[in-house]
Amino acid sequence: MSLDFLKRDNELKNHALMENQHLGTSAPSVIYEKRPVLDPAGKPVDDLYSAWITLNNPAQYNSYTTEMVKGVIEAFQKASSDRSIVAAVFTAVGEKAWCSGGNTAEYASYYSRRPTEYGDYIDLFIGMVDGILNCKKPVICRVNGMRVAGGQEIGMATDITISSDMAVYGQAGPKHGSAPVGGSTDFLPWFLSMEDAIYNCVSCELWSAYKMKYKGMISKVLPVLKKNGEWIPNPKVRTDTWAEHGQIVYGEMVQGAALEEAEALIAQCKVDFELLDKEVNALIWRFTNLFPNCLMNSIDAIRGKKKFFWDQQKVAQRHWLAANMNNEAWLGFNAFESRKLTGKDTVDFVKYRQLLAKGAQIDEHFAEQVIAAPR
Ligand SMILES: CC(C)(COP(=O)(O)OP(=O)(O)OC[C@H]1O[C@@H](n2cnc3c(N)ncnc32)[C@H](O)[C@@H]1OP(=O)(O)O)[C@@H](O)C(=O)NCCC(=O)NCCSC(=O)C1=CCCCC1=O
Repeated sequence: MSLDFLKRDNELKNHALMENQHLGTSAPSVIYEKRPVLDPAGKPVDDLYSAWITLNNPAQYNSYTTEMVKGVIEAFQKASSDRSIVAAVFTAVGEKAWCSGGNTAEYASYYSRRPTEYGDYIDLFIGMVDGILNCKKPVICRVNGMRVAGGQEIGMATDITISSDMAVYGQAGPKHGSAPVGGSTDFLPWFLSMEDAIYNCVSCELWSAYKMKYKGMISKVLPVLKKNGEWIPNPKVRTDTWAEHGQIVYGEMVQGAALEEAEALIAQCKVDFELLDKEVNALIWRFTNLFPNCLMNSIDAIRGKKKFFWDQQKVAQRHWLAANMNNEAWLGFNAFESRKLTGKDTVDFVKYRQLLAKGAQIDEHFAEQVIAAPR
């Protein structure tokens, strides 16, 4: 039986919400590019692309400004709704940082003591994490440098991480005035053991990519340093042996004279992301050769476990984060941002606790006592 009598509309619809409203090319911005899928011989495949979403604020370690948060939301919606995109690659400009979280300059000078404004900002931040978790393309985190604080939160919202071996991972909030409740407290216990999740979350220690690989948080670690044409594993990290004196040393940072030697060696090397990009392209090619709907349903089914705790917590935490802008965030981010004037990048924690122990009122006088004065 012919179905010719059923009306069909065959004009393709555009499901993108925005047309490059929050995207750009000059820093600070989020860059959006479509790059052809490459076959294993490196030949571009017709009509199929990956979406490269690049945080572009290298001078501030690719921290995201308010406008950049909007850019990430726009970029992931665009990648999600573009039928020619196979996968999204979330990366950043430069070789130092992938992302160091929220922009502390904005936090200190604008959002502190404006909790309602920060609440509106966190609504956008939540939109950014949800945008990554809801993208209907696999999201690869191509980590070109440190992934810290809110950077770690949005990084863990992605599906698979491929990392430079110069990258380090961790949190900064408890030191500078925030709690990593923009995803890390929800995601870390899935990636690490509960013990490691808590330790990594609150210690503000930065762990090497090699350590995070063996802990199971990331998929691949590739060297990026090249000396005289030879690849050199990050010399700041122990990769020569697994254990010494009964302790695991693999993935730990070298110290003292060994650190000085490592820094001297790094100064003689060039940074080259060739191996990192080969791995990213190989992963995109693997995705290309899978059924797209089976692939996305599999990924979404696993994402659901990450979303479970994130969705339960995000609204309540939005209100706490907003209120905290009148409190520890006000003190901590201002201490960090004035460090060049004062010589100290954190509050005086002992004094802070002593004042709390006396039941002191949090006011300007309190702040004067815990934030170092300009030298
Ligand atoms: C550990 C650091 C990320 C890196 O330390 P180091 O390697 O010693 O480099 P620095 O000299 O400190 O930094 C180089 C320059 O980059 C600027 N920078 C770094 N991070 C930021 C940032 N997040 N915002 C703005 N600018 C940044 C730094 O000022 C230097 O500039 P200069 O002009 O002096 O060359 C260390 O930098 C660090 O700890 N940074 C702060 C990290 C942080 O606190 N991030 C925010 C945490 S809170 C957050 O992200 C949240 C997200 C949403 C939910 C709630 C929330 O709290």
